[in-house]
Amino acid sequence: MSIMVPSTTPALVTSGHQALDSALHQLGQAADQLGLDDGLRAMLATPRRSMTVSVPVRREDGSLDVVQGFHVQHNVSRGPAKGGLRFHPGTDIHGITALAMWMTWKCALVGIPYGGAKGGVAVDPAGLTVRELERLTRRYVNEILPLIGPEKDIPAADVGTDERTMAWVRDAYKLNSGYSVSGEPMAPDGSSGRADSTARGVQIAVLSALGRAPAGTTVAVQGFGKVGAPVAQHLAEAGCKVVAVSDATGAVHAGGGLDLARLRAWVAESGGVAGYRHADALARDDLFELDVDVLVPAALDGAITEANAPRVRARLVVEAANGPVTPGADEILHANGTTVVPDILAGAGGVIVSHLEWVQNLQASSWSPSEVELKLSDLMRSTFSEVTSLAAERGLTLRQAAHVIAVGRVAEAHHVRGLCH
Ligand SMILES: NC(=O)C1=CN([C@@H]2O[C@H](COP(=O)(O)OP(=O)(O)OC[C@H]3O[C@@H](n4cnc5c(N)ncnc54)[C@H](OP(=O)(O)O)[C@@H]3O)[C@@H](O)[C@H]2O)C=CC1
Ligand SMILES: O=C(O)CCC(=O)C(=O)O
Repeated sequence: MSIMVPSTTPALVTSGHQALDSALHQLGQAADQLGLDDGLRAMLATPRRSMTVSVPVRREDGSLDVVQGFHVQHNVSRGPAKGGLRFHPGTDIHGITALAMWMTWKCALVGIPYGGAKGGVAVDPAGLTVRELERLTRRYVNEILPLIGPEKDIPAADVGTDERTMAWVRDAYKLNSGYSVSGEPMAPDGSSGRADSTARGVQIAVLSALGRAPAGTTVAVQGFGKVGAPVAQHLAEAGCKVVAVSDATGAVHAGGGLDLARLRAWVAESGGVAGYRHADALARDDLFELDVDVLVPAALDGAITEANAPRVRARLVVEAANGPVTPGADEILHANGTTVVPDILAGAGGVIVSHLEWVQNLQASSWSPSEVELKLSDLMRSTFSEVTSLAAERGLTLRQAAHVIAVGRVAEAHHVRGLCH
C-alpha cells in the first residue's frame, strides 16, 4: 500500500492557507462594518463541522493508494449545507474550509435557504481511470456519509468533478443510507439549465456591470472547463469579443475574437488549449495582462495576487471562480480603477439553479427551461442591484458590500435561532 503524494506542477498547486486567509480577511471587514461581537465573529470564522478522511483507491494493477479527502460544513444557520465536491491535487483542509465559508456567503447573498459546505479530494482525476475514479468517489462518500444527506448537506460538482461523479455520489449515498430514491431531493433528474447555470449567471453579472451594450467588448477568460467554456460562449453570444482563453496547458489569443466552437473541438480532441493552431499561443499567465475590457477568472483561487495585479489592464474583473483575487490584489485593482464583481455574486448562478432543482424535486415538478432561466436572471439581477446600491451608499467595493449583506444575513439567522446554531 502506498500513500499517494499528489504530484503536479507547482503552478497548479493552490495554497489552502492563502484562500483561508483571504476568506477570513473578507469576513473581518464585513464584521467590522456590521459591528459584530467577538463571539459571533469567532463562530463565523470557524466551520461548524469538518472531516478529514483517508480514501483507499484500488488501482487497475491491483495496488492500493491512499488519498486524503475533506468535507467541511461551514455554517447551517440558514438551512442545509450546500457546496461542490472538488477533485484536485492542491486540495487541503484549509482551502476547503475557505470554499465552504464562501458558499455560506454566496447562498446568503442571493437569499436561498442554504448554509455553506465544500468537499474535496487531493487527487488529480486525470491520473486515474474511470473505474478508479468511480471506486475513489464511492469510497469517499462512504467515509463522509454521516455528514451528507438531502436535508442536511447536498453536494454538487466543482473543479475536477462532473455529472458522472455526482451520479456515483448519489448512488453511493443511496446504497449506504437506505434513503429512498423516489422524490429524493438529492437525486434529482436535474433541473433544466443547471449545467451552464454558473456561466449564465456570470454572463448576467458581466452585462450588468458593463452597463452598456456589450458589442465589441473584449474579454479574456482564465479556465476553459465546466464554467469557463460556457462563459466564453455566453459572452460571445451576447456580442462580446472573446479574444483569449487559458487552461492548465496554456493560453491562446486572437485579436479578432476566437472561434469558440473550433477551439472546443480542439480541446475535446487534444485535452487542452495548447497547440491550437488558429490563434496565437500565449504563456498561460500572460492572459491576465492582456489589454482587454473584461477579465473573467474561471479556474482556481489565488489567480490574481499582489504580484500580477499591477499588470492587470482590464477595467472589469468578474470572478466566476471562487477566491481568484487575493485581498492584496483587490486593493491594487481598486486603486487602479478596476471594478471587481466578487465570486459570491458573479458565481452564484450554479447554486441558484441547484436550489431551483431541489425545489422542483420536493414538489415532484419540472419547470420549463424558460421558467428556470427567468428565475435565475431575476435573482442575479436583483442581487446585483442590491450589492451595487449598498456599495454606492456606503462607499464600499462590490466585494465588501456583498459580504456585508451576506454576513449580516447569517448573523441575523444566528440571533433569531439562538447563538448555538
Ligand atoms: N461547477 C460549478 O457549478 C461552479 C464552479 N465554480 C468555480 O468555478 C471555477 C471553475 O470550476 P469548474 O469550471 O467547475 O472546474 P473544471 O474542473 O470544469 O475546470 C477548471 C478549468 O480551470 C483550468 N485551470 C486549472 N488550473 C489553471 C491555471 N493555473 N490556469 C488556467 N487554467 C487553469 C482547467 O484546465 P485543465 O482542464 O487543463 O486542467 C479547466 O479548464 C472553480 O473556482 C469553481 O469553484 C463556481 C460556481 C459553481
Ligand atoms: O450548486 C451547488 O450546490 C454548488 C455550487 C458551488 O460549489 C459553488 O458555487 O462554488
